[in-house]
Amino acid sequence: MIETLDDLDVEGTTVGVRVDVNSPIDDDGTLADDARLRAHVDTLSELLERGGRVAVLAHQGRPGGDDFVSLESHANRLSTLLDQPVEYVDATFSSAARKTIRTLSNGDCVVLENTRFYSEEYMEFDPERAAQTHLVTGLESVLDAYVNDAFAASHRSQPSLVGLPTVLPGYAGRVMEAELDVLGSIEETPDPRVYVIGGAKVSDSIDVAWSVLEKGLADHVITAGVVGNVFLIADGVDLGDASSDFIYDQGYWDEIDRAADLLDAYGDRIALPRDVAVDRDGDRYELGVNALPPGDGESAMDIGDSTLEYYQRILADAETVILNGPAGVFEDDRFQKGTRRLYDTATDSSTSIVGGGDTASALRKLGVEGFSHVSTGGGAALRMLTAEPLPAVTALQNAPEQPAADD
Ligand SMILES: Nc1ncnc2c1ncn2[C@@H]1O[C@H](COP(=O)(O)OP(=O)(O)O)[C@@H](O)[C@H]1O
Ligand SMILES: O=C(OP(=O)(O)O)[C@H](O)COP(=O)(O)O
Repeated sequence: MIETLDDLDVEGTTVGVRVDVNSPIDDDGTLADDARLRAHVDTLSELLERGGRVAVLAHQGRPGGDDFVSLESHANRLSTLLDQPVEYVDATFSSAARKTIRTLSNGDCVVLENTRFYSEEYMEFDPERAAQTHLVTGLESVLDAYVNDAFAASHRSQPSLVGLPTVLPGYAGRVMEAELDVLGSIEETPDPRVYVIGGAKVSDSIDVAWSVLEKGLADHVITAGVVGNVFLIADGVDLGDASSDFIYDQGYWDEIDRAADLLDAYGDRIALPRDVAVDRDGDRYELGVNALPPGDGESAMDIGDSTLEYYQRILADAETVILNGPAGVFEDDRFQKGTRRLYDTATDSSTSIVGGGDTASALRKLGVEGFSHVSTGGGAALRMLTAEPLPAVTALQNAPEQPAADD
């Protein structure tokens, strides 16, 4: 049983709130898209209005990446969204961070520095070991409670996600609560149920396909994006060197065998692209799979019209559609048609559930609206769809209780 904000005695309590605001970053190192921040406003404003003293914990990017930046611009943006001053401190658990947290008054909010600036936060630990890391031992003494609203990171066993709820009373924030409600009850959604798996997380997507086909949850699995390309190669289609090299470079070559096994076992329920779009002389050019391989250097960047018609026929009979991953390289205007049309069709189903950070940003960019639920998580949502436990959710379930006020 997970406790929520309804179970937390907030007034005067110093709460560490783990959010997921991992976002696209501009060339000048500042926040480029505030969608993930906006998602957490309900949780944070509720805690602040109820008299909590809030210390926000989050990561941004991965070590070595261009988006591995400080959370200062996130804090500035949060101040606008919450319509109140939000302090930022360039420390996460040092004495400077602890001092700032100790001086918070009821209704005050501080954003601590990017948790991944500290190497332990980019490692995976079991909860007991995570509880002994510097981040957790540093913050434990200045926090009374822990709220996890970072559903999108909850497939990670990192200290701020599994260590803090091992030593502090833990609660799900409003984002986490809504995600667990929807994604935890997929089995109760109406049949026929169709899964659309696109994007570039090939291994995770094949895991999901195995799981939902094996359990009889999926009447059909529709493939697109890099995932669709891997299935085409597994089916014996020659996609050409450019697409094959891309799959190899991303480390997904071994997935072709797994995709082939899946086709052997459940091929009648797996739909593959019938044509692909490539960049030919700067324009979008569609080729049926029988006309492949494409020309030298041409890569399959989107699904084509005949695939769209085929997939739209499958979707027309679906009562529930669960989608993750763009159908093509939506960042390029020439290759966004597959994503726009496929996702638009899915909104006609009575239940349509979408997961994925890039997917959500593609839908915003393309102006596709009307889903029953748009998850904040990509990898986390995929993992949940396989009914695998999420380590950060398990840690919340096992968290100690908040001591009574007079203890
Ligand atoms: N055919 C393709 N070739 C190369 N990249 C692709 C293709 N189709 C989709 N993508 C890329 O997949 C990425 C998003 O995939 P992914 O990270 O799995 O999505 P999400 O974050 O929603 O889970 C996008 O950057 C998009 O350009
Ligand atoms: O953006 C995230 O996940 P997503 O790309 O699956 O949506 C989370 O912040 C997790 O980040 P990570 O995959 O660097 O651990």
